[in-house]
Amino acid sequence: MEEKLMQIELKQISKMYRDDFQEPYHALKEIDLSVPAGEFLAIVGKSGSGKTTLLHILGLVDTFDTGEYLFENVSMKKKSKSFCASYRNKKIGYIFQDFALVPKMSVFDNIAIPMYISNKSKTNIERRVRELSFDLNIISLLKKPVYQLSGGEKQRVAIARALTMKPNLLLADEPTGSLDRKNTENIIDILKKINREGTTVVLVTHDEDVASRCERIIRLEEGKICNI
Ligand SMILES: Nc1ncnc2c1ncn2[C@@H]1O[C@H](COP(=O)(O)OP(=O)(O)OP(=O)(O)O)[C@@H](O)[C@H]1O
Repeated sequence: MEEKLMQIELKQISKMYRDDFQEPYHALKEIDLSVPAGEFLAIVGKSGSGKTTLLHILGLVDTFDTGEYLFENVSMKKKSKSFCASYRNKKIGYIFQDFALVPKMSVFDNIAIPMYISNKSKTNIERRVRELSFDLNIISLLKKPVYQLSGGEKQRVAIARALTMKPNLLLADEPTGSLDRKNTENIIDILKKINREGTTVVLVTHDEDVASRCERIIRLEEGKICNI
């Protein structure tokens, strides 16, 4: 039988935050985590338990101190910032907790940013942005500047931008954080569809209902994974 590809393997990952004014803070402690390709995983835990820190490491947004991180069997240990940025742009879609959109730019340009960075052709960019905007029901917003959008609309733009490069892994930090029940259901349905189409999805959530709709749940407590 063919062995299933591991999207992510973390082995004994630890992370300390250090600055000049405070004692070092041990945010993640010897995390072991394997995520097979195609899984839909939720990370839950109290505020301050290390969820965003873990997602940042998975998304190559931040580094770790000790341990090993394999992404599709490739080691991510001690890679340069430029390697991480280019690898992330090709392979990983990241939906940030605060969306990280550019407020004065149009919805079209925000979605297209990863393709501009990769020097994709104008025709390809136009086709991909329209395709995603259709799926996410934001076609009518393409010319609007992002600052004029509602929270739910911004969320859908952030999802579209994370999907522009057809990533193998989609990471979402509180993707339903500021949304009402109806919009929350809508976003979960979108993420489930993306997952069914083959993308591995890892999301962080406070919402137990959202977590219960995922395939597997892991819980963080004071920087450690505790079994549930
Ligand atoms: N840059 C930093 N410098 C120092 N400490 C930090 C830094 N970022 C996070 N921390 C600390 O690390 C711990 C974990 O933070 P993290 O943001 O990962 O938690 P979280 O579980 O995502 O919390 P929340 O649910 O509130 O977003 C917290 O105690 C936080 O104060």
